[in-house]
Formats: sequence, structure tokens, C-alpha cells
Amino acid sequence: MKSSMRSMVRQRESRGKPRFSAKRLSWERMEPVIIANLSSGTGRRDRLERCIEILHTAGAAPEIRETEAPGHATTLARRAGARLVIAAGGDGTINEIVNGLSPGATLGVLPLGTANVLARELGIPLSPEAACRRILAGKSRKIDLGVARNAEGRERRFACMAGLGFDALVVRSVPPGLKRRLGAPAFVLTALNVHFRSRLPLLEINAGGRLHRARFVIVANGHFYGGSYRVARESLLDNGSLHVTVIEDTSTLLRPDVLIRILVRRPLEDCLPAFTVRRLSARSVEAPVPVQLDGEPWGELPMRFRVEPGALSVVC
Ligand SMILES: Nc1ncnc2c1ncn2[C@@H]1O[C@H](COP(=O)(O)OP(=O)(O)OP(=O)(O)O)[C@@H](O)[C@H]1O
Repeated sequence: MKSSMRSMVRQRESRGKPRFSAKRLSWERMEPVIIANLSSGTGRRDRLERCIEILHTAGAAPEIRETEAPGHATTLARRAGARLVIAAGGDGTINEIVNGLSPGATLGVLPLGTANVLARELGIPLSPEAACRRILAGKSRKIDLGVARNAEGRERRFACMAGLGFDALVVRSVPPGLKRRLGAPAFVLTALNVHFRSRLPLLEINAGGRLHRARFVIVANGHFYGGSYRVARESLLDNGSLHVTVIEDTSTLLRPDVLIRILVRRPLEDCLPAFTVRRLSARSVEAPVPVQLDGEPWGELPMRFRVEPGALSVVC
């Protein structure tokens, strides 16, 4: 079973060459707007102001919009229209923006979050100054987006990953104060707490007619997870598929061969069942199973997931 899954991954990867080439972006004409979440991990005002200064010095005069509450970035992105919309924040802010962007808009990223998975995936420098220079260099490319659809038919896009079960419970449980103080290690501590103290509900996924039962499933659009941890060997942002990692039991994550790979940032697909698909469905088996999208809670199973190839234009 495992070897057939690995060969599926290999087959897909050999077909997974970039499908959308980079093109030069006329960002001056796109009237840039920065949507800034100053409550995100490293979203301090002085960092944002340094970025604005760099952009001004280069002759760009972006409009600045600060978020006032969770969800506000979606409204601001919707209002911005077909412009260069620069997300100053983390993956949660990017997720909100991606869910409000107009067709014809391009996303820029100033990584001011905790994990900054999409920035890492795109190779955007994590220093805000260097990220500004990348925006000024003005190249864009198309990437895929994942889409989750819940039982009521509501849809939400994700740029990096959906997590079913274990990590969604962690995201729900991490105390905001601990996250502010510790950053990413707050998730590791909470994950250990959830693993040892909670009874994780069982879920079932159906991918192309194959059923898998697990307590934790990662549906990734890219290959990084939770920062610089890896689920897959290489970036998958534009290969037209979702990468699925199946963790039957979270105690597997503490198995020495798996733990070592996690610690040295080797891809989980080397030691855990993984495959790529265009769509899958997931349901809970016994008790409600929570879901997270790009690190933010988004309801419970059942849900369907699919990829939208080349759905987002991003500065890279
Ligand atoms: N003005 C605001 N006040 C409080 N929370 C906000 C505000 N604007 C946005 N948020 C919320 O802040 C949360 C965290 O944002 P974000 O994910 O960008 O930062 P992060 O968690 O530090 O980064 P990462 O996801 O990269 O680890 C999101 O849930 C978002 O809805």
C-alpha cells in the first residue's frame, strides 16, 4: 500500500513541472494597496513603516489599510478590486485576502506572521525590507489554490494547507497569549498537550475511490508545513494537485524515524503514506472532526476539497 502511494507521488511529480511561467508585473499601474494585520506574529508598526518608506523611496505610493478585526482583510481585499494587494501579515491574513480578492488582482506578500508558510513556499525573503525589494522587482506567477466546501455548500479557498483532525484541534487550543510570547513553539507545546490529553476523533477520507481512516490528515497545496517543516520533497504550488499526508495515529509522529525527519525538516512523505489528488472528500467517523485552513479554524467535517489550478496571481 505504502509503496503504491509513493509511486503515485513520484508519477505525479514527474508530471508536476511548473505550468505557469513568471511574467513581469506593472505594479505601478496596479495601484498597490497594503492590507496590514498588525496583530499578526511579527506585525509591528515600525516594521510596516520601514516597508512603506522603502516603497516610497522607490517611487511607489501604496494605499495603506489596517485590519480592525478578524475577517476584515477579506472585506478590504474585496473593496480593493483588480489591483496589487499586498498582504502584510501571516498566512491567516493571506487566507482572508485570498478569499476576498477580485479576479485580475495580484497578491504581494510582506511576511509579518509567525510561520509565514506561503512566503517560504514562494521563496520570498522573511525580512520585510528584502520582501519589499522583491515586490519592487515586480515579477508575478500563477499558483494553484485549494478549495474546501462544507456540508452547507459554503466554500473557502486556502493557499497553503488544510488540516483535518489533530492540527485543527491544536490551532483551536493554542492560547493566544502563549502564541504571542513564544511564536511557533507555542504550537509544538500545544500539540504535545493535545496528543497526550485528548481523545482524537477518527476521520475517513475518500480519494479517487480509495478510503483511508486516520486521526490527522494534511491536504497541502505546497510542500512546507507550519513554517519550514516539509510534507513533500519539492514545491507543489503549481502542479495542479493537492498533496495528502495520512497520519493514522498521532503517536506515529513520535516514532523515532518520523520524529528525526520532522526535526531535521525532511519531507514526511519519505516515511508516511502520502499521495497527490485533484479532489477528495472527508467525513468524521464517530465524533466531530475540526478543520483548519492556512492555520485558522474553519468548521468541521464533512467537507470536500479540490484544487483550482493557476487560480491566483502572486508576486514571486
Ligand atoms: N485587527 C485585528 N485584531 C485582532 N486580530 C486580527 C486583526 N486582524 C486580523 N486578525 C486575526 O489575526 C489572526 C492571525 O493572523 P496571521 O495568521 O496573519 O498571523 P500569524 O498567525 O502570526 O501568522 P502565521 O499564520 O503565518 O503563523 C487571524 O486569525 C486574523 O483573523
